[in-house]
Amino acid sequence: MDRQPRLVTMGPARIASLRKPGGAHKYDHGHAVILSGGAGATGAARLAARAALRIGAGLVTLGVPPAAQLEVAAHETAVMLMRIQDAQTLNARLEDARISALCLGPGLGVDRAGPLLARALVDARCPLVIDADALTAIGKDGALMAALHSGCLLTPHMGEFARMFPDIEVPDAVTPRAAALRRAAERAGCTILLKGAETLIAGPDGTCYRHSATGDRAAPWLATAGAGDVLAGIITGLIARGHAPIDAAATGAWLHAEAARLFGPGLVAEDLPEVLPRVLSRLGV
Ligand SMILES: NC(=O)C1=CN([C@@H]2O[C@H](COP(=O)(O)OP(=O)(O)OC[C@H]3O[C@@H](n4cnc5c(N)ncnc54)[C@H](O)[C@@H]3O)[C@@H](O)[C@H]2O)[C@@H](O)CC1
Ligand SMILES: Nc1ncnc2c1ncn2[C@@H]1O[C@H](COP(=O)(O)OP(=O)(O)O)[C@@H](O)[C@H]1O
Repeated sequence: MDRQPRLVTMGPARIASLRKPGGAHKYDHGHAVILSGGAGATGAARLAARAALRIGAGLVTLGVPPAAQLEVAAHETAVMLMRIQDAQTLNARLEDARISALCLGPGLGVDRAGPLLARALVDARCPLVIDADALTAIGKDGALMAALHSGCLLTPHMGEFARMFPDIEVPDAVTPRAAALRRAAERAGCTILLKGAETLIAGPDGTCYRHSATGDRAAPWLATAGAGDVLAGIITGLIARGHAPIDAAATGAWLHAEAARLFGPGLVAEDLPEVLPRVLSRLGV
């Protein structure tokens, strides 16, 4: 196997994968569900939901605890809501086979994330995008790590990675960093996207991609609160549309950085979903 990670580029096949064929209806483009934190902590999941909708998921639903329902409803219009109080309610909701991607972690709170993730790992029939507090929960609970499977995609920043894999050192240089990430993905049995200006993505089979937001593709304004929540939403939306987790991760990393570059200085996280339509139209999607 080639030990150098493949550079993510936006070629014709990737662009074609973003088009919506005429004649399809919303369920043909998938249903993404994103679990929200409680009252006062719904922003991260709302950012992810907006991004999933903008990237073309046919339906996006936020799973909210009842106490946060009004807060979320006051902000969202096209995004739908469902009450998800706890792991038991999640279990019942996941019986809907039309749910095609589930995202857990942004703003969820580590205590809420643990039991919800444990349930989703067993009951969800769709791929899982596991981010933020759900990653921290994995770092605290070996049983969650052991329950990860090939339908999972982990999207840690460096701090979250270190919590999950404290014994795996992450070197600065890309090639040894890719080797470290491959070891982690093999151990976890799932795909991992390690965020940063150099984003690396490794599958459990050793496949590895690199997305560079450096040089003439630098996107320094992505270093802003909530940018990672938006990335999780873009990737969840793409998976909901039918992209394989590793392809969704690679395409999502490219689109996320491109949106930041197109917006430019002054970017805040909520700008990213709103600039996606321009990114898509410039690609000819
Ligand atoms: N608008 C919102 O509602 C936002 C909510 N957020 C949520 O806030 C919660 C905490 O997320 P955070 O990522 O801030 O905190 P974490 O709980 O992951 O901890 C942050 C700590 O991790 C360490 N760290 C090491 N490398 C890092 C890196 N590359 N990036 C960031 N931290 C690194 C730092 O020491 C830092 O103090 C999550 O649920 C997240 O989704 C944030 O995403 C910010 C925006
Ligand atoms: N200097 C940078 N250049 C390019 N991309 C960056 C830079 N800093 C952060 N990013 C990107 O922004 C996102 C930040 O995500 P994360 O650290 O999870 O923040 P948050 O938890 O606030 O959403 C990641 O996708 C990361 O790759």
